[in-house]
Amino acid sequence: MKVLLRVLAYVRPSAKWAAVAIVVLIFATIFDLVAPWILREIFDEGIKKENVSLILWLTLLLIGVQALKSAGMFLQGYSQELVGQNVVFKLREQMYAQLQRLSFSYYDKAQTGQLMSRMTGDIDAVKNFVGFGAMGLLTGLLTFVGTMIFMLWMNWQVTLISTVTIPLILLVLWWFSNKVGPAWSSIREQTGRLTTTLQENIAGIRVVKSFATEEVEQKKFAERNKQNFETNMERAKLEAKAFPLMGLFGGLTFVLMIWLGAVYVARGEMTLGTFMAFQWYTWGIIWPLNMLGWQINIMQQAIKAAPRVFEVLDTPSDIESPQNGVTTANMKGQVSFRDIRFFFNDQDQAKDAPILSDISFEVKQGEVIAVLGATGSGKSSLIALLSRFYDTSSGQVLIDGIDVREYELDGLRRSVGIVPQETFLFSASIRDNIAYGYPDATMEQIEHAARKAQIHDFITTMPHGYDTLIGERGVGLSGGQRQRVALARAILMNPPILVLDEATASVDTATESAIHEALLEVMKGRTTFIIAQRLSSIQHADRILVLEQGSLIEQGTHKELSERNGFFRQLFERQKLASGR
Ligand SMILES: Nc1ncnc2c1ncn2[C@@H]1O[C@H](COP(=O)(O)OP(=O)(O)OP(=O)(O)O)[C@@H](O)[C@H]1O
Repeated sequence: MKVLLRVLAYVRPSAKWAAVAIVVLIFATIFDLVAPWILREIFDEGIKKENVSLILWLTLLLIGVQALKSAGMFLQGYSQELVGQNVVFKLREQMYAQLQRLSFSYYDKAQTGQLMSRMTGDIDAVKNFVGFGAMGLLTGLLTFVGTMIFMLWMNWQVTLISTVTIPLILLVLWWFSNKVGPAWSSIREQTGRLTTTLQENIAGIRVVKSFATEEVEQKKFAERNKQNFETNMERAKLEAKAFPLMGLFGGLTFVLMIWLGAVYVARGEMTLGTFMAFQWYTWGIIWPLNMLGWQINIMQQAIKAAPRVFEVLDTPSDIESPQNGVTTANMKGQVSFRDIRFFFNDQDQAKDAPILSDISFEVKQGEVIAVLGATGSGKSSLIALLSRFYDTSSGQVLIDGIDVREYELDGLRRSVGIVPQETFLFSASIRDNIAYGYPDATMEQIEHAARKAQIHDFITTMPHGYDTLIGERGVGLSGGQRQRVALARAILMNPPILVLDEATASVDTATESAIHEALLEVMKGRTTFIIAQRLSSIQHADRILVLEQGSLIEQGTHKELSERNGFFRQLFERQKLASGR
């Protein structure tokens, strides 16, 4: 119930339209109640007293009532859809904003397919209730109560006896509501899993094809599809049991009314007009109850779908911009890591080993620092702390002597230009991809950045130059080309701090040395971190930090470290041997 109240709070901004729908609905219900009464008058006053002109007038009145009702239905349909769509709009807007706000820790665990299904199917289920479902419930309730009042007023004995089956209908409804709720809960969850399977399959289709695991994937999908099918069939069985039973009891009400009414008419205790009106009114009792089955269905679906949406909306973001955060306009790029200890959110700090422990070092403005270490030693995690992708568990990261948690978050992230290991490009033109972080950049600035990243010449050979559209995730470009577009993207931002995560990993040796030349120029005056496993990537570093299992085991210049018999020296020897030099 709490969930529904929260959903209804989203109606508040379109309260005017909701009020229009309700007012029209009340009038439409009144017209529905008046129509059988007119029929009674046609019989009792018109036909019985052979008053032809009254018959004509009452018939015209019936037409008028119907016409007004139809006009009202148009207005009601429009306003209730508008209310529903406004709720969808608001929920989608809030959920999208929340997805932008949530931190890396959330996305480390979240399943894309589940999020997509919440954003689409679950929000639609909520809309169906707000628009159609809730209004239907209200119409049904008003029609039922109004009809009962009219019938009781006309002949309470016939009304009470012919509606004895109503408690049975309500019993079936109660049973149905209890059973269909859990079914909808499973269906919504399974739809999310189905979307996840689909999304992962499409995103990983190249892996699937290269391992020829199409059949395995097909089976995995078929299993989930079958689960979904079976739960839907369980739900359909519930409907198949409940709805005909309700139809039967509803039909009994009608039959009882005909029988009793006919007896009362035969005995002269009921007029023929009232009898005819009762036939019409009985539907005003049966249909709201029958429709209640569907409306409960819609409501249960919304009750199970809405918490899936609210769960995302209520997830606190563990990384927020501070109020009145320090601006980064004059950031120089002097960096300090002090006594850093770091665990990921899903780790148990009491049992698990920290990802980073006891790390302290200072970096002067403009210094080029290489972070070296075996795979999994914590290089990327260390650098992620700089942009507050994660916050330290203890210790401090400072830029220009100020804790990164005190900076305004957007500014901080724009001040750290990152060229990641795996570049994500959007399906847009190359120009837009380069200008992603700085959409107002001039063509000149974009070209300048592309030249520095050694990608300009290649771009000019493409059919539409900078306007060439690239596919999803950069399909159409090679790994090295994608990386250079990412490099241009970072250069364009002109950040005081630059992070190159194996930035030359997927380029050939000739391009690598060309990029290194370019990088020398780019790195001038900027504090640069180069995350590397290869020694060739770090030849221009002023200082090298060596990480092992999350600890800083060595640091010094290339020369200093070569002279020590540590990890660096071993790596140096090994790579020298491997390159045959
Ligand atoms: N979200 C996470 N939750 C828990 N542990 C994680 C998470 N992400 C990474 N790790 C672990 O943290 C450790 C450090 O990972 P990190 O990516 O920083 O290493 P790296 O040195 O950059 O490796 P590589 O050179 O292979 O990129 C690894 O052991 C990894 O398994």
